[in-house]
Amino acid sequence: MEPEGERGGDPQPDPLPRTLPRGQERPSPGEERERPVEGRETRLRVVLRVRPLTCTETRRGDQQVVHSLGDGAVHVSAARHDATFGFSAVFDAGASQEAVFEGSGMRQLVELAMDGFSCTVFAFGQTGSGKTYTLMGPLAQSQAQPASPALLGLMQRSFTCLLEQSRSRGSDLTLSASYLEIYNEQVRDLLSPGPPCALPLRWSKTRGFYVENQLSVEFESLEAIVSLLLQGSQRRRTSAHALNRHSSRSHALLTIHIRSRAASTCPSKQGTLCFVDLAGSERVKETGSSGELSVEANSINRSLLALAGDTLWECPADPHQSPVTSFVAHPPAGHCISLLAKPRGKRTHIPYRDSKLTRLLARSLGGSGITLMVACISPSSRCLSETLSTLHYASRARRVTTRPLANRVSREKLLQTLEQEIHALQLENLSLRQQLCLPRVPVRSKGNPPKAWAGSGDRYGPAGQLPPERTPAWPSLYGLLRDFVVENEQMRQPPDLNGDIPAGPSHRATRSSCDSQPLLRSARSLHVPHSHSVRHRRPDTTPSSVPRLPKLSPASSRPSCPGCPQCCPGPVDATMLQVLPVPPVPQPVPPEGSAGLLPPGQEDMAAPGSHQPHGHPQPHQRKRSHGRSRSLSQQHVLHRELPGPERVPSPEGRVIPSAPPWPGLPEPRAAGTVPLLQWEEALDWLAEQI
Ligand SMILES: Nc1ncnc2c1ncn2[C@@H]1O[C@H](COP(=O)(O)OP(=O)(O)OP(=O)(O)O)[C@@H](O)[C@H]1O
Repeated sequence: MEPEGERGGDPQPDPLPRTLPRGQERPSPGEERERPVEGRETRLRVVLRVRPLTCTETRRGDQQVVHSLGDGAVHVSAARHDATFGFSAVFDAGASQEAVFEGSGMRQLVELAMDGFSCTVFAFGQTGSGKTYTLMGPLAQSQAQPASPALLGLMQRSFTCLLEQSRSRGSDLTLSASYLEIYNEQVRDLLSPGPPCALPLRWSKTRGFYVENQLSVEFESLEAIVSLLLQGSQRRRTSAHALNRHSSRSHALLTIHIRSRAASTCPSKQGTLCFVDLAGSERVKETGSSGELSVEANSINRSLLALAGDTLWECPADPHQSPVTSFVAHPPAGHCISLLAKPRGKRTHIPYRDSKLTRLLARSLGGSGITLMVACISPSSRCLSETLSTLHYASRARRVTTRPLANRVSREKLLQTLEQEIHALQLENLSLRQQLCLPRVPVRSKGNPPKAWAGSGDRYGPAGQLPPERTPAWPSLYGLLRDFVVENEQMRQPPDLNGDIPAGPSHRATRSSCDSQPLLRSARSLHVPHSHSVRHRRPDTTPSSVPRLPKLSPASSRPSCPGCPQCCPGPVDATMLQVLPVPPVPQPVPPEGSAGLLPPGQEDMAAPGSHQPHGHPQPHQRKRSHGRSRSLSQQHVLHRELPGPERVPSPEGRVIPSAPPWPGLPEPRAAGTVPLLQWEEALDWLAEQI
């Protein structure tokens, strides 16, 4: 039996254990049922699901080597292996989908997410062990007909529970979903239209790791979110191999963002519920993978290795080497679960940065989230070593603890973030002006006296004081923010032939123009299921504390854009820009970071290296890295030209970005005509923007 410390190599034959080994004891029933308390160390809840033998396994005469002993214990018995493991709950082959939902604590997790916690459920196990089935049921695998309600997985049941709870609590919640996959170490948005494109993974002190430019879609009904799930799942990479005809070749993360819409509730709670369907670990000899499949298997195994630190999965030391025969003898440096399972005092640095998967799961595993892990195994004797590996890993995961903290955004925090935002924009404005040889004139709205923004020091009134409620400080700040956004955006526009817009470096025009074309094309092809009341919201954004000017590479260095004849077809673009309706691109959405403020303990996480994705980045992806103001406005790339005395005259047909829309107003307004908002409205708007 596995000792407390970690070990390498295959599982050793164990003498029949009379009791559960140390570290595998189940918590007391009381502890099991206990609702996690904010700030108190809470164990990961780990449940086990054993799928039935498949027809092939039965036909082949495979033996069933896994037996549930009841009361959360499971026994594995085979010729040379005999071991018992304990979990919070064990669901054997006969367990229904409903039983798994009710017995796993999923309902409680949904409620906690509604209370503002970051909750994660992730399915883990060998390929073909039933992870996707447990999370989604057979729905995602048969697109033609919806599955019978009895077969719906944890996800659909959680959606129902969430919507029911939301109605019964009478709380005014905004629900939105984002869905991404990690395929061959690239993060890709499963809800964005167009071909899959790698998104950058970034880190900020307040939010930890997050995916930039991820699309988030609002939904209000079960049909809408199920439709999104289906759409995303259909875009996910799957392939057939010897052990599974629909094997997921990527890790998929579907996140539901739950925000309180009630303006009066401040601080407002912002919870998330994240479903992680990990790709299955696999031995390529058994799956028969070769070529692309083996490259995928290699990538999957490496990221699982970084997550679990187990030694049983195949994984070459050299990522470019074929994984067919090689094994890693010892866990690599990255093995987060193993390290997290150690007592807090003995923990060393947790190498979350070893893979994109561990970065995205950092909060759930070692931070302030609440996590449920569903370990899935096959009962077949043929899968014994993988089954034991999963069981050891799952047992180890039960020692991992987090300190749950609800995400609250206070009024002070909103103001502080707004101030930082404006400051960053101002710096960027100055920098852009300098680059374009323009005078150092600060932007100013008609309705906003300059004293509304004094940079550091005197901010909104007397130093260090927040504006009293119902004062016009919010609109002033908003106007200022919008001015900067619009002006900075305009300064980044390519110069037109008449030189109406100040000309910057010549290559910028090409780049910028190039950037907009794929976005426009994808905007046109965007399929939005109108019937299901979904609303695309703007991609995830985060302020960069130090705004940067666009880093422009020579056009020739861009992949798939040689000389730009296709990307920049000239006059046709202008026509296209004009005829495009306003809403085809994703509508504004508050950044997911609003639900992602890290607790102080998490903030000292090592800042990530800058990992630029491979492949051809999306236009907005490139733009995003240029600073916050870009991100704020990119959602409005297709908006009409803004009126306003202070706007730089825009050339015909050129896209003029607008500032974020004023709440409640369908059209963008001139920066100089900022209306006064009620405190609640402004707060609500700011929460959305931040
Ligand atoms: N509890 C179960 N009851 C009935 N069938 C199941 C169960 N679990 C899994 N299956 C079936 O087993 C097969 C493999 O399941 P699934 O695709 O969910 O595995 P997976 O772990 O997600 O695999 P991969 O990692 O390769 O994506 C599917 O045909 C699925 O319908």
